[in-house]
Formats: sequence, C-alpha cells, structure tokens
Amino acid sequence: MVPHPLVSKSLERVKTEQLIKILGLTKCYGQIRAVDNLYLKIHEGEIFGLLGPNGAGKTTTVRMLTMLTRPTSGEAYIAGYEIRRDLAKVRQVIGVVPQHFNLDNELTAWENLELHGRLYHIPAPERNRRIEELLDFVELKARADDLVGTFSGGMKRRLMIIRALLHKPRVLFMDEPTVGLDPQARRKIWDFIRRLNNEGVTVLLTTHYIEEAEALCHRVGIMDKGKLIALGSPAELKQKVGRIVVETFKDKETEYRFFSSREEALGYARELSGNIVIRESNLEDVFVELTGRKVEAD
Ligand SMILES: Nc1ncnc2c1ncn2[C@@H]1O[C@H](COP(=O)(O)OP(=O)(O)OP(=O)(O)O)[C@@H](O)[C@H]1O
Repeated sequence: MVPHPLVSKSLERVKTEQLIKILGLTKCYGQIRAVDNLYLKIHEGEIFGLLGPNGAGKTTTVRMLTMLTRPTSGEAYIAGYEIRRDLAKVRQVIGVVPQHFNLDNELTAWENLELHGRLYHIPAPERNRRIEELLDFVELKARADDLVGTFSGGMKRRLMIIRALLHKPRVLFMDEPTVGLDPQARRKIWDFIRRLNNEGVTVLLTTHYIEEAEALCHRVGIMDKGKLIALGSPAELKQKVGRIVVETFKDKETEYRFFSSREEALGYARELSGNIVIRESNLEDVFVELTGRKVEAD
C-alpha cells in the first residue's frame, strides 16, 4: 500500500495501542484545582473529545499534554515519551492547534507555514513539497500567496491545522477547533478532521459544543470542575442515561424522564397530558443527569 503523505513513517511502523497515557495528572492554580487527578488512555487512531463547560479544565489538560504548562503532579506519556522528561521527543510526535488565533497576519499563508517548517528543521525540498500538499488538502492552494490578514475565520483555522501537521505528528491536539465559526465553516473543519484521522492521525480535541462531540468523536470524556465524570463512546454514554427522553412541560419547568426503548417511553407518555416531547437523548442530557447543569453556556 502506498503511504498517504499525511501519515508519518513512525505510524506505519508501529501501532501503539495506547498513544496517550495520563496517570493522575493534576494542575493547581492557588486554591483552584484546574485538573484534578486525571487518569485517561487514548488509543492510536481515535478522535477523542474532552467535553465540558467553560472552566472544566479541558484547556489546562491540553496545555499540560503539549508542554505549555507544567503539571503540579502526575505523569503523562505520549507515544511512550514522558511530557516532563522527554520534551524534544514529545514535540516531534505532537501537533498543536491552539484555541486562539496565532498566525502572523502580515505574512502570506505560505510564509506562515514556511516559518513553522524552519522551526522544525524540515529540509527545504521536503518542506516545500509538504506545504504544497497540505495547502491542497485544505483547499487553500489558490490563496498560498495572500496575506493571512485577508482570510476568513474558517480559512485561518484550516491554516492553523495544517501548520500543526507540517512535521507529520502522530497526534494532533486541537483546543476548541471550531469556536466562533459559522455552521458551514464548522462542518468543513469537521470534514478535514475526519479525513486526516482516516489517514492515521490520532486527534485529541476539546469542545463545549455537544453537537461537535457527537458528530466527530469516537470516544468522549466529560469533564467538570477538573474531574473526568464520564467516559465512553457517545452511544454508550447516551445508553447509560437512557436512549429515549420524554420531556414534559409543567409548572413552568421541563421534566425529563429517560427510557431504554421507544416503547417504554411511549407507554409512559400515554399516561401524560399536556405539552410532551419524545426524542433521542444527547450528550447534553448525559451531562445534565450527572451534574444538574448545562454544558453549553453560549
Ligand atoms: N493561568 C491560570 N491562572 C489561574 N487560573 C487558571 C489559569 N488557567 C486556568 N485557570 C482556571 O482553571 C480552571 C480550568 O480552566 P480551563 O481553561 O482549563 O477550562 P476549560 O474547560 O478549558 O474552559 P474554557 O473552555 O473556558 O477554556 C478555571 O477555573 C480557570 O479559571
């Protein structure tokens, strides 16, 4: 089989079962335990989503794994390298797409990528070939020589993604990859994430969009107040609370009842009167059931 240009050589060679191992990772800011004794294993080839409301500890987790902030305690391994000891090795196997825009507006798309390629000491011929390939991958080839300052939000996001892929990382960290984008641009980013995952890149993303976690992620870890409160595929998590929800609106409040089958839900709803909705459950329901609060604030 001809390897796809996005797949790194190391990926072809070995398939590590668990690409990321997080063992008791904790980060304190004064009295705040931003991440509190997190244990988590992420398999090679997964799209894994950390889901939770603002302040849950998702960004801090990614910042620790990408060595932007030091853990207060605990350990984490990426492709067998420890994040506090093997910095250079970890840097080679990870790609990072931060939440906030950090491209240079005064440079062209090509120049932004070239700068990054130089920082990673990618030799010029390979660098040029790869930049071209990646611009093509995210449909930005025609805009290669335009200043990034003229790009839309979605185009900038796409450029940030391929910049992070330039050195062929095995795992891509994306902090809120579609925050602030319109629905169309968001869906386009989802397609690129799926495509690069199909080519073998493992993805760890954070999101507070329920829909994003459900649409994209093979497994989801739900975080709240620094702790992992649920873990599984979206289908497994929904199954746990009950696949079907009956919503009844009474006394100015909506009451939710969960059932494992539509028949059971219908049986229950038949006895009710008034404004009733029967629908499939979603990850928001899982979160509300576990915490009594909502994930999405905006
Ligand atoms: N540099 C910092 N100094 C002090 N407190 C911080 C710092 N970074 C994060 N925190 C606190 O740690 C907690 C977790 O924040 P974090 O940004 O990781 O959450 P999050 O789930 O990523 O939310 P968001 O989507 O808003 O980024 C919050 O209470 C936050 O205020």
